[in-house]
Amino acid sequence: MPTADPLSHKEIEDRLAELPGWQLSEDETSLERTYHLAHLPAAVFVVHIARIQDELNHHSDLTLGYNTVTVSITTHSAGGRLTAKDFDLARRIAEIAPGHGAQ
Ligand SMILES: C[C@H](O)[C@H](O)[C@H]1CNC2=NC(N)=NC(=O)C2=N1
Repeated sequence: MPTADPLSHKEIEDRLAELPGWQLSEDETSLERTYHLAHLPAAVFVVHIARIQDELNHHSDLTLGYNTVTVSITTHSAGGRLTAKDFDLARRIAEIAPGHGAQ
């Protein structure tokens, strides 16, 4: 399994600028966002995200709260660092979020 290449700090910052609402974890190893929506729509949103993740073969940690979905993305095969795959997944999630009423 080829290891994805970790991104440089500048590459991360450049990509993050194109993902409003997303942020880095404290240690800059994960890309994170918490969406707000009602509980059942949040569960439906999680299932849609899971389908995209299987399509990309790249998976986040998802937390379903009372009225939130928290997404945390890192690349395990890069030793828990950020790679282009993380931002590809975040962009796909950001694309579907409005259709789910997720803010
Ligand atoms: C075998 C399978 O292709 C790998 O385990 C994939 C699955 N999903 C993954 N998701 C993430 N976030 N990082 C990975 O390195 C990864 N690897």
